[in-house]
Amino acid sequence: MSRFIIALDFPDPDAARRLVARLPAGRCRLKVGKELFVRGGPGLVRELVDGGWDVFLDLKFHDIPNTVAGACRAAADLGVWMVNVHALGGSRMLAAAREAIGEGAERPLLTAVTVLTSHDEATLAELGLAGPPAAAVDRLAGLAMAAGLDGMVCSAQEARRLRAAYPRGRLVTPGIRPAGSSADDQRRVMTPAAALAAGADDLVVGRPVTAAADPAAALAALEAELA
Ligand SMILES: O=C(O)c1cc(=O)[nH]c(=O)n1[C@@H]1O[C@H](COP(=O)(O)O)[C@@H](O)[C@H]1O
Repeated sequence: MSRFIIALDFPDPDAARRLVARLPAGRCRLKVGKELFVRGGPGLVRELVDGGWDVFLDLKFHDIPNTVAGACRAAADLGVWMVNVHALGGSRMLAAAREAIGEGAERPLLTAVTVLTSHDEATLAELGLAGPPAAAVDRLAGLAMAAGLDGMVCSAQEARRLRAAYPRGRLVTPGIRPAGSSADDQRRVMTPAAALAAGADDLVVGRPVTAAADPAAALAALEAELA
């Protein structure tokens, strides 16, 4: 299966459907995030799952343990391939999420966002998280893995260290950019080849594919960077 997860960050479900129709099945997975979920709802997620797509439901749950557990159960009922929470919710919330996902063979993978790729040291300091992002990432990854989660959402810049510390943790890395392209609002970015070399499992790509005139060609160009 492909390493690429295409982020469907669209304000309009029909625009997302049009993009999906132009993507080659089997060469990528799909990510439904907050914007599209609030617009398109669980019906759209079910539609994509029923269409045979592996869907990463990226709602980054972060609330009290009971509420997050209920949300994770609801995500599992949708048949998604992966769902995520914020590790900043803490160890009790992470354990509740993991328990809610269950043990079935068809259960979704559960990953935890460590430190968003849009943060840098200055914006973390504003939150009272002093020090380099890597230190916060390590702490939060430790909580996620101790709670039995499948892996982490992290910047590819942190993948090498996390791969060494957690050989079996799945590393999902957004902030992937083709060589020489714009970082947009991301701060901690990497090319697909560098991310894989660092140990990433899944490469989340949004605008470089979704905003391209020819999304399938943009995906093919990313694949070619890995060849
Ligand atoms: O959980 C995520 O997917 C995520 C975590 C993170 O730290 N940074 C991050 O960019 N993302 C998501 O990854 C996607 C990146 O999109 P592009 O910047 O357009 O490639 C967006 O849908 C973000 O919501």
